Amino acid sequence: MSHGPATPLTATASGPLTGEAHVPGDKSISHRSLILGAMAVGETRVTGLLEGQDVLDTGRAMQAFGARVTKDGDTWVVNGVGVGGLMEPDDVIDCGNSGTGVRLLMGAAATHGFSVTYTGDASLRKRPMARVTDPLALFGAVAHGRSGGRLPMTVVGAPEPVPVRYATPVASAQVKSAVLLAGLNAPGETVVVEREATRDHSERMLRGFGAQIETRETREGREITLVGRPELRPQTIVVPRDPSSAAFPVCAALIVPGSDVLVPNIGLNPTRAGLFETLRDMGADLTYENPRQEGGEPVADLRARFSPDMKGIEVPPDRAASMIDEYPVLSVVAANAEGTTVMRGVAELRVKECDRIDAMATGLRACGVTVRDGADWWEVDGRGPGGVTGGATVAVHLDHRIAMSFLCAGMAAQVGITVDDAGPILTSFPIFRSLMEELGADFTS
Ligand SMILES: O=C(O)C1=C[C@@H](OP(=O)(O)O)[C@@H](O)[C@H](O)C1
Ligand SMILES: C=C(OP(=O)(O)O)C(=O)O
Repeated sequence: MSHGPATPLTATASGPLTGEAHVPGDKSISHRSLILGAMAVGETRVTGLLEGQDVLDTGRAMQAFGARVTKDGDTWVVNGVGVGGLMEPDDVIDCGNSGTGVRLLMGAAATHGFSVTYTGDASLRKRPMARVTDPLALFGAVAHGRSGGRLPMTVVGAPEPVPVRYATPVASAQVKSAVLLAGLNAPGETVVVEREATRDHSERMLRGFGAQIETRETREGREITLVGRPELRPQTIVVPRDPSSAAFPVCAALIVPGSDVLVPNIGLNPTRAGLFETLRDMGADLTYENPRQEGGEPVADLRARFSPDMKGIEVPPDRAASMIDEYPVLSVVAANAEGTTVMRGVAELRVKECDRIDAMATGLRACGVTVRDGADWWEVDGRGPGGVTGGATVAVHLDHRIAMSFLCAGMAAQVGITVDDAGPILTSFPIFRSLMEELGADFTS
């Protein structure tokens, strides 16, 4: 769903950030809980679901496909229709701002013999969909979209789907997941091969729901094999807290003098934890306290303290997939470190909710930071602690992560930084403002 008029917000330097930051549930796992819950037979119960607009849009979509999605106290309840049981929606499916939502749904529905028309907000309508509709065509689905494979788009599902073997040309968990979800309703084995490992929440959750799915490392990369037409068993799911949201209080604490923030209960699945490793490589005072296993995932409490001695580094490109959503906020930390931070192998950043390299480079330059960029790389010259001048109003281009990154930048800048629209933050981190204010951040509308 599109949001209302733009709501500017300014962050100015405050005192230290202190206390505990309880960030919301993981966005990736929340989408998948609703989709797989809808494809199981019976009642799936989910606690800790992220109630951000992206996930709520996916919940509405699953209802349109015939599942029942309700709330019982703090628990979301999904009454699923079973693999192959999705029904033709009687209206356009509007996925709002969410690439994950639309791409996973396209996959799940593509092996059902009906047509679905998808759309989204002005950001989502610019994003490439051929990366998903190309492999879905191998199952027998046919897509008719706008030029360049953009939304609005109708996908005519395959009435008699065949299983597929597909090597993904881009490192994308959304593409991998779309193929696996399509493979659920194709008879036989669907195989996805990815050269670089991307987040593996779909694989873990499909296994949890009782699908036969195996992953093995091969010379070509990681090969995932799913046996189609399983009966998925409903699950009780506790969604862990989102490391991509944790990134904001963590990074803000590292750059605001005197800060000491605890971010409890964060999933440190290696396919998601790249930012935290990178910050530690830069010399951040970031520790993993109370490390433990929960629901088969490594979890820890993150403790971040003001780190005036951070140094710019070259981020290993093979880490990109494990921190793909965190580069915008990393660039803010980089601007507050000494020396240059180099980020390569990140062309994917140009096709997110906006061109994230361009949005961050433009905004950082307006705040006095030198940034160089090319098609798949960028580098930020650090100005040392408190060195960012600030004072600018930056455009967020309907991108929640750009908005939150510049608000974190404003907390440590010499003059406050204004984002032209804080509305998109509601897509992934609806309590961002109150959570940061409780830590001591100073925001003005
Ligand atoms: O599968 C997912 O849940 C996601 C995958 C990533 O996108 P790509 O698959 O396009 O890299 C990420 O950027 C997005 O926020 C969530
Ligand atoms: C890229 C993101 O999300 P999506 O692709 O689901 O829109 C994100 O949350 O940073």
